[in-house]
Amino acid sequence: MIKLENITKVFPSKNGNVTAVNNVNLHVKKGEIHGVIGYSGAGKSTLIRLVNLLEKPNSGTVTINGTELTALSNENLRKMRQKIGMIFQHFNLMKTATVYENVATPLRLLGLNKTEVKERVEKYLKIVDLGDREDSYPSQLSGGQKQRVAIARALSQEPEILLSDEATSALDPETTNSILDLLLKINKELGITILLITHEMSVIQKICDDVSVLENGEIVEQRSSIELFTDPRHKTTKKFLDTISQRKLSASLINQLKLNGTVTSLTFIGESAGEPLLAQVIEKFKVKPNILTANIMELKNGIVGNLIIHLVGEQDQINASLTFLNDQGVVTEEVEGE
Ligand SMILES: Nc1ncnc2c1ncn2[C@@H]1O[C@H](COP(=O)(O)OP(=O)(O)OP(=O)(O)O)[C@@H](O)[C@H]1O
Repeated sequence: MIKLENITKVFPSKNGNVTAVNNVNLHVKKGEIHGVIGYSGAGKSTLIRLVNLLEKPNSGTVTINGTELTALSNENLRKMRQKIGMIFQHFNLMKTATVYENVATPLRLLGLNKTEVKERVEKYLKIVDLGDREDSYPSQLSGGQKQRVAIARALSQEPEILLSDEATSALDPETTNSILDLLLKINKELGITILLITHEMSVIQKICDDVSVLENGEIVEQRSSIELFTDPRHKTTKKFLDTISQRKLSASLINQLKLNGTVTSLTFIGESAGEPLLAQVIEKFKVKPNILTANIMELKNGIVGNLIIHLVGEQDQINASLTFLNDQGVVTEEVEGE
């Protein structure tokens, strides 16, 4: 549905050129929620603004539903942009207009008549649970409610794609959850494809099907969310995962345990897979596994379990048990004490 191919964006600055996005290839499938995660300055905002050409790339192509946006005239680009809604961290509402007017104004600019405008405003304010706040002003709303108005405004133009630029970053955890639930509902019930950028792994965990990890303007890992949580490959992905799991043990404890055996992280799909496998390991090999931490992560499309264990026994028995676990689909990784 969305295809970015070999996209590069360079900004000139006083201290020389800044390559904000460097030769990025991104593929967002129709109907999915795709998350781009990266630290501050990684190029996330630039990347998402390249999708609807709010930023023009220096090279590369942007294709949406088979139409190459980068090759369109300004007039045709304006039409294509109607298929792409966008929401922002700071909501971008008109402060002096009511909730109704915030949603209605862009619709009037699109040429809809009074009845059509009214129908759409009412329909989408109801979807975001603000049907009773038409006459309120933004200053009378909470942050979460303001974001709901912004979502209704984006949806009322009936887009096929919604771009979300850190939409929950200014919100507290509970409000974040309710907005993420709303994005899930929009994706499922209206079939809208969502591309979001975030610096929070919990956002990816809760609502994303696929993930791209962005660092220094480059995508360093792009996989399904389940794969990424089960078997992260890039060190930046692992750092992001550490922010949501309780799998951190102190270096001194790990070093002490390693004097006698190994400390290993086991990651597997499904919450109940861990313990039966450990029972089999005890039965088959002369090793003694002790569970140090256990962690269950609920993702949008499944559950990923993680155990950190201390394995005590002869080295060849430890190696054989790890090979056995790998063969059962468990991802094993030695935990370093640093
Ligand atoms: N208009 C601009 N002119 C010059 N440099 C820019 C411009 N926009 C972004 N940059 C630079 O491009 C790089 C990527 O910025 P971008 O805002 O895309 O990152 P980000 O991942 O969204 O960061 P944050 O999460 O802090 O918003 C940064 O080094 C930034 O300073």
